[in-house]
Amino acid sequence: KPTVLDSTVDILLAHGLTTVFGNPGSNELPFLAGLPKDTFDYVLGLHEGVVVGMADGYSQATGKAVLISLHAASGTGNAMGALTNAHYSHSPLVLLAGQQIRRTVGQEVMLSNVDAGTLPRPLIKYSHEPLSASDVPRSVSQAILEASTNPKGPVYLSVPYDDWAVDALPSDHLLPRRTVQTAGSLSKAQLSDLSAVVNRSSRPVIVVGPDVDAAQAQDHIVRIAQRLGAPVWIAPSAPRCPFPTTHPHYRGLLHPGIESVRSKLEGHDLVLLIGAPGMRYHRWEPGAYLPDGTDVIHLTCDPGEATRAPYGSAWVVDLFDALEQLADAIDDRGVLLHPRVSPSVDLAGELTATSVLDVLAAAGEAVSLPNGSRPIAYVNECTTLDLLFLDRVPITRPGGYHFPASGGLGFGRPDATVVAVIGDGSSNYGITALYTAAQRKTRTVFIIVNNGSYGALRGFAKRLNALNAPGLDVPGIDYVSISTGYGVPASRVDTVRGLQEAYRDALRAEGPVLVEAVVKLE
Ligand SMILES: Cc1ncc(Cn2c(C)c(CCOP(=O)(O)OP(=O)(O)O)sc2=O)c(N)n1
Repeated sequence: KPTVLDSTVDILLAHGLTTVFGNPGSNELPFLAGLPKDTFDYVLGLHEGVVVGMADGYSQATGKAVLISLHAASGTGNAMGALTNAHYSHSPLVLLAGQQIRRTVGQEVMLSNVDAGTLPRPLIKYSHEPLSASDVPRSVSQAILEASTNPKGPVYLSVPYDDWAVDALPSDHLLPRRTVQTAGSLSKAQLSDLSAVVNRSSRPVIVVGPDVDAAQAQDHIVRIAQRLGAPVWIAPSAPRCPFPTTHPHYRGLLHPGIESVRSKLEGHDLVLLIGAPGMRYHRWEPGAYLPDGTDVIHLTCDPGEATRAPYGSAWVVDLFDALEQLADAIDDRGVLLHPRVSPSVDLAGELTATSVLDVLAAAGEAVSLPNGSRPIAYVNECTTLDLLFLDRVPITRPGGYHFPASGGLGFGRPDATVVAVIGDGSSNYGITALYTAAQRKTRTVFIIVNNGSYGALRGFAKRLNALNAPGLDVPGIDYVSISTGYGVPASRVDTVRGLQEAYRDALRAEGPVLVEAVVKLE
């Protein structure tokens, strides 16, 4: 007789959730053992932060919901850090945590996930432990559909491991073909109101956020920018690159402070803020949010982003459809802007974090191979470079850039090479990702930018007059030995020339390579 596990497998197959990122415990074994080996691919991560980081990357690279198998409360706790990224990246992750035998959880036996549905909140859209084994398949279906429905986001299900063997309900066969569609175009009236406001503006400016990249709507932004003759900035704290940085209207990444943003909006009477969770400020710069007389139109896929922003009029839309409608509806002012002045490049000087970016830029956005070329997808988790990366390294394609990634792996696609630029400090949060890279022979170039310090925190310590704070430096770590220990070949460089040669060779490798770039703290 079919079981709860059989019904669950049918639902996972129907939605294409056949790649499972996980780290197992005893509670998960009956589920994992029941997945057909010929259709399910289990990607082992050695720490749940890396498991969720890889799954987040895979979800952003494929645009699909991704299944994650975690161990009870301890696995969920380890995953919470990476969930803060996935939550704000609207990544449709389906976290399935194994629970102890249903009737023993109340007495809190070993490996009980007590009050499981509460544990991952608030970083989860939907979190549940079914009240009976028979409701597990329907809950799995709800979890997948909830994760994949705008605004997409992580969901969490805790399932006692004795549930899987329980008989399935006759009605379970109705679940695999369930779908949920959301329609988010602008109505005729909304489009008329919105385009009237835009056409009335004298000097509009566009600020684009990560969901434009997730919706692959860059071309619509380019059309809107060119029809308006408007400059384009990337919204602060950018986890993706939503606009081609080589386009003449591109002006750079807005720095994450109130005054830093306001000063760039000076002289513009209308801000079109698109596909971003508002302006995600980071460093505290008290002052006026906007220049006097400047209005904000905010287009977002997420009602929460629309309601919590501190200013502007918001429309909750399907970004791709709404931007296409808007690009067709607004007047064409026929004004093309001149490109911004690109920053000067110095590859003759000593190796610094900034010159690491210049080496990447000089090598180009694709790997040239004898039979063609292979695109590069950048993953940046080097916090002293987060304000510079999108100004110095050309990104022209959707899905070309991601920040911050805990595992730095899943962002790969079969046709691309992932170049992960990771600070020495940051690398220690997800260093076990190297093991999965080696085991899966991923095409990943890890560049550890080793300044021996939590450089970004030193910067904050200066601003906050807290330079005497402890824990600002991480000297004395040998990343080459760690890397080879996990099975990833590695080398150390401390000159620009050395990095150029190591990077060139790494790009052509068919498996993962780590380059430790020893740089001077800037
Ligand atoms: C999980 C986690 N822990 C701690 C921090 C705090 N933190 C830390 C520890 C930073 C320093 C990272 O140092 P790095 O060596 O990776 O890069 P830089 O030297 O370029 O800043 S930046 C920052 O916000 C964090 N953001 N996330």
